[in-house]
Amino acid sequence: MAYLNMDNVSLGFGPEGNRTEVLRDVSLAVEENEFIAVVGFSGSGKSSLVGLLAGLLKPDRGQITLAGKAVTRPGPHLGIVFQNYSLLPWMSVYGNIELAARQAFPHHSAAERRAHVERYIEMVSLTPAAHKKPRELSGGMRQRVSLARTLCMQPQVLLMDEPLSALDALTRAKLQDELIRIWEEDKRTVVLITNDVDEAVLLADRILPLTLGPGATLGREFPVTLPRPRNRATLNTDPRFKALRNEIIHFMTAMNKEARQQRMDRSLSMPDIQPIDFTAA
Ligand SMILES: Nc1ncnc2c1ncn2[C@@H]1O[C@H](COP(=O)(O)OP(=O)(O)OP(=O)(O)O)[C@@H](O)[C@H]1O
Repeated sequence: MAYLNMDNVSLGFGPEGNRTEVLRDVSLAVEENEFIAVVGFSGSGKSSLVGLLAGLLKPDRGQITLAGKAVTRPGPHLGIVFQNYSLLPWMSVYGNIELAARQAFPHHSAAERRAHVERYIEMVSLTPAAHKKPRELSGGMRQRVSLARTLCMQPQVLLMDEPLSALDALTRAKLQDELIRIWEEDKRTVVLITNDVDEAVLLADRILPLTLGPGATLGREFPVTLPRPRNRATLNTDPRFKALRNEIIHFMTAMNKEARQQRMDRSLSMPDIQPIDFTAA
């Protein structure tokens, strides 16, 4: 069995009898220290998938396991970075990260804790801003604090739910480069959710497109065999990078078209009614 496993998982919302199945028979096997990316259109069920992996949502059917144990509730071994970093506004960068470190490692001495927190602040290149409050930081810096806060808990699995999508293109590119470096430095199992195919190809070992919902599922997968450590500048001109991103975009566009067609076919099925000819009477 893989390190992180989802076995035929389904999830719906709504009351019995009027339930919409958002995810249907999702199976996923992630090896230890593997970096996978799930790409999908808006509303397809990506956040629901993260909620399940994080133990925040309970599946209707199927099972999720981490290192052979069932995932039934959230905990520090499953770290999440969301799109909207919710930092404590009255605490500094250091304070926000220290709070998480204290929760994950309550037995650390004061000196151990300080060294631990400083290591993660350094990892996300925020040492000069360690004593600033969140309001004094840019969006990219806040997202770095959020990342350091999760990483410092040393989770077995890092779940990232569109962590960069609220950032402008340049900041986003800079943080993607940092994510490459951080993952090389502090290897762990990562599931990245994104709507950006380029980002997925740049960062992941494997890309799994989520089909359109309702009843979304993971279908065909795309391995990324581009050598690591990856460099954006070199990849941008690498024909393998371009070919893979085009293949995935093509696959997703075709999937989108097919789902739309199916929906239209369903909504256009008219009852077989013969018009009455009133003039004949
Ligand atoms: N708590 C809930 N109750 C009812 N429906 C929900 C709930 N959470 C999600 N949904 C529905 O499930 C579907 C998938 O939502 P989800 O947020 O997982 O998608 P997503 O791919 O992450 O979307 P986006 O990219 O726009 O954030 C949507 O139709 C949404 O309305």
